[in-house]
Amino acid sequence: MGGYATWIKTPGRAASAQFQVLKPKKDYRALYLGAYKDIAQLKVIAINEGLQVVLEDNIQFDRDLPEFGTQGGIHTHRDKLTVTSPVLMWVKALDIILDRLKSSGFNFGKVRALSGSGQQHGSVYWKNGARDQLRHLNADLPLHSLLEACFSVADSPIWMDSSTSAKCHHLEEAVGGPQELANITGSRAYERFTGNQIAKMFHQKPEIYLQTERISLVSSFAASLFLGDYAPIDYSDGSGMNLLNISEKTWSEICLDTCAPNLKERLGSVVPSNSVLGSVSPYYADRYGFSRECRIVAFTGDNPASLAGMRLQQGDIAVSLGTSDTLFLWIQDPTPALEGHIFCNPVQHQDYMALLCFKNGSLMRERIRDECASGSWEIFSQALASTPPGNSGNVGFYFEAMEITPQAVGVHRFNADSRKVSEFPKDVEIRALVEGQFMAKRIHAERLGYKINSL
Ligand SMILES: Nc1ncnc2c1ncn2[C@@H]1O[C@H](COP(=O)(O)OP(=O)(O)O)[C@@H](O)[C@H]1O
Ligand SMILES: O=C(CO)[C@@H](O)[C@H](O)COP(=O)(O)O
Repeated sequence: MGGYATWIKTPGRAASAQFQVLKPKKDYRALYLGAYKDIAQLKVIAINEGLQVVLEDNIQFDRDLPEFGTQGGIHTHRDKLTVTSPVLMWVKALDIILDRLKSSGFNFGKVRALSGSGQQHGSVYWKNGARDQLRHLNADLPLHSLLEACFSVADSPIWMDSSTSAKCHHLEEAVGGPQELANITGSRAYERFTGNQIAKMFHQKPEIYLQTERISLVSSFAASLFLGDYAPIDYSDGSGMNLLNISEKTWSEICLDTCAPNLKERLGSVVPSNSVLGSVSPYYADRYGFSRECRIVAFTGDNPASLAGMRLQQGDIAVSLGTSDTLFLWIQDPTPALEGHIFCNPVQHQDYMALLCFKNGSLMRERIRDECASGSWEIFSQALASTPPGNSGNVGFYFEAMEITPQAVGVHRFNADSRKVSEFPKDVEIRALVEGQFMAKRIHAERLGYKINSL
């Protein structure tokens, strides 16, 4: 495959931009609003008809919502495997950001359409009766107080969770092995994939599962808040669940039945990622002045949204640097393998996207930056520039957390004689990290058959 590499800087943890309004009060003919939520922040962007960004703002969960006590937007539990985020923190972040835009004079009435994206795989559990509450929101009150009692699980499992190994094994066995599961759903069983998370929840807390009427992904959850009703899951983000038959675009009965009983009714329907779901809830019209005509377009996962936003075409490869690093490309003929993922394509739903996810992305880089470059990216970059490409033969693998691609953990350094060493000088350490991370991306992509030409 030819093509070029595209570098995306996903809106990530390091972003410390303060409230920044470019020209929110100018009389635009039409505006389009996008919301993005990763593990550490909620970000809102408005664009005009010419696709120019007219406004950008973000809520950093740790900084702006300290009452939830998260670190990087998450809670890592004592077993070090379970990782969750408080669902009400996400709702409160939306209240704050919309209130702030309103105070700044942003004209919500001009917003014709709204869509968004969210970290993939995370799940939200709506309690019995929540739909009724969502459909009848009182515009005098903030969303977080209205929805306080609407979740059967207060702490949503997110993509960094790796506590479901047993459930993964069980699912692969049930369908005839890991390759068979990959053939159906695009991926062998992964611990963070939502079906395995739901299976764990059902087996550990069946009574909570019974109290749950709907399970949303983070993306469809956010869409539901704007829609004032349960939003369907889109094909592309739905592919990160080990539950969707990606060629038929329907839930796989065997996967559903293996994970939990009556799961189909709790997941609702699946739709193409560019579906218009309906109009914004009257709550937003009354509280913020949205037009009742404002359309809500299905939300999707952050990686599918990056593929769409970068306007990738056949032959292009994108590397996204975030909490996780991902590498992805647009493909037409998928060959699901035991490593990596195939998702339905968010733009052309008959096509696909292939994705590799590397868990030790920015957190690892930030750790080495703090240890070797006094916490400064500038010093980090200077050190990188001061060492030669190839690092004089010194190589390192840096997996602070159990890596996804490949399954490995620990920091491993080798000198020019291929001998294992326990440390490197600081500048060598920085280059070993950067080269190691990017070599891994190339090697794993090539192993899957992607041909990357020299740039
Ligand atoms: N000088 C640098 N050298 C290497 N990686 C960097 C450097 N600066 C930022 N990064 C990485 O790039 C990604 C995005 O960084 P950042 O500038 O904070 O953008 P954003 O605001 O979109 O998060 C992060 O994963 C971070 O680890
Ligand atoms: O698990 C994956 C992809 O499969 C992650 O890429 C998540 O989609 C979220 O990543 P961040 O935006 O938090 O890095």
